[in-house]
Amino acid sequence: MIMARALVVYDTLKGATRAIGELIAKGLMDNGVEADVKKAVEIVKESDLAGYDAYIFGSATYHGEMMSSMKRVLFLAEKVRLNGKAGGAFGAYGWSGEAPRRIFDTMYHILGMRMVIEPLPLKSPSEPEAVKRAEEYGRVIAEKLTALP
Ligand SMILES: Cc1cc2nc3c(=O)[nH]c(=O)nc-3n(C[C@H](O)[C@H](O)[C@H](O)COP(=O)(O)O)c2cc1C
Repeated sequence: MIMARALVVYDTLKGATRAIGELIAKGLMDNGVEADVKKAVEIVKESDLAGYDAYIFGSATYHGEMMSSMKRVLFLAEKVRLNGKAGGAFGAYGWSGEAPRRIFDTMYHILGMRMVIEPLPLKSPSEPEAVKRAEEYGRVIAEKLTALP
């Protein structure tokens, strides 16, 4: 059987959003989906985004916004045909946490993706409950990918 493939792309300043992305990837891999995890700066050309069944994008929230390299990834993604692909969005935050929802909305409205799960903003990603929720996020996406039509 060919395994489904997912790409997790994150941007972070202090590492919390990377930690969430890695936990989501673990949830995917534990449930039969191949997952690559990349920092937004590693995504430089259209082909870096090609060939996956699911895309999960994440950014920390700073000053009410997603970080600029995630904005750049979304502009790049507009040039790649991602419509109909499965999507999710996540990010660490302190109090308002706008970034995951903004990313999610852009993936839905501009990229035309099939957003299979609501965004995941997490406040303290090292706490056991948050770890569980992030892995669960990956598991749910894996189930959507491997479910029979
Ligand atoms: C200068 C500064 C501005 C911030 N602005 C926001 C904000 O507008 N809303 C929010 O929810 N959190 C805000 N935060 C908190 C960060 O989102 C939080 O620390 C998060 O865990 C950082 O994630 P990272 O480790 O992935 O960079 C801000 C933090 C700093 C240092």
